[in-house]
Amino acid sequence: MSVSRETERLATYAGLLRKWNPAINLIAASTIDQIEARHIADSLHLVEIAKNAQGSWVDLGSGGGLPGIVVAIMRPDLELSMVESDQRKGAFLRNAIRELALPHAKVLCKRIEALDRLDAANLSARALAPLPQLMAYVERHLSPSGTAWLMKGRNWQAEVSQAQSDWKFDLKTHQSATDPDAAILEITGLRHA
Ligand SMILES: C[S@@+](CC[C@H](N)C(=O)[O-])C[C@H]1O[C@@H](n2cnc3c(N)ncnc32)[C@H](O)[C@@H]1O
Repeated sequence: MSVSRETERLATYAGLLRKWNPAINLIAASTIDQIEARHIADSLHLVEIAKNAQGSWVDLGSGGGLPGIVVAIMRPDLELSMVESDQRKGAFLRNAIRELALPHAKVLCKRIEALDRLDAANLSARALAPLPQLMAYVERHLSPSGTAWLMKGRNWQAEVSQAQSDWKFDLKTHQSATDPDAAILEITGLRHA
């Protein structure tokens, strides 16, 4: 796919978020002016960090599709599943997949804890849950040889310390492109402590 086609799809997606946010509350209303500079930029940074990803990708708690829809636009070669339990957000995501013509993306409109194990090669989550809880979700749905890409806010170091009480894992951190105090955590080898 040409770069211009990706850019066009990202702009269409930003338009869908702006159109539907007042009705469905996909992102915080106070950040509506930061769709490109923050929400989409964060997701594009993840795509860049994870450029060697192959195979399946599961985005947990996708909400309005961040980072899931952006990953699907930039990496149409991946089999991408977005898990989102809210029916209205799920409907928004299905509509976005259709309008953006993303044939390898789908929505699983169920609770993360209720889904059969997905055995994903890659797993992402942004603004979903504190790390100790997130680790249980990762352990359920990530392949033992897979990589989790967790987009965490300013409290990430304390969350890592808390998670280390119950879990062992290999961690590589990437400073956020949009907030120097936030980070993308690249996690492999997750197992109970
Ligand atoms: C704060 S939003 C973040 C959405 C998006 N990742 C973003 O960064 O804008 C968290 C989303 O996760 C969904 N969610 C929370 N717990 C869930 C669960 N146990 N199973 C499935 N979805 C869940 C919520 O419905 C919500 O849309």
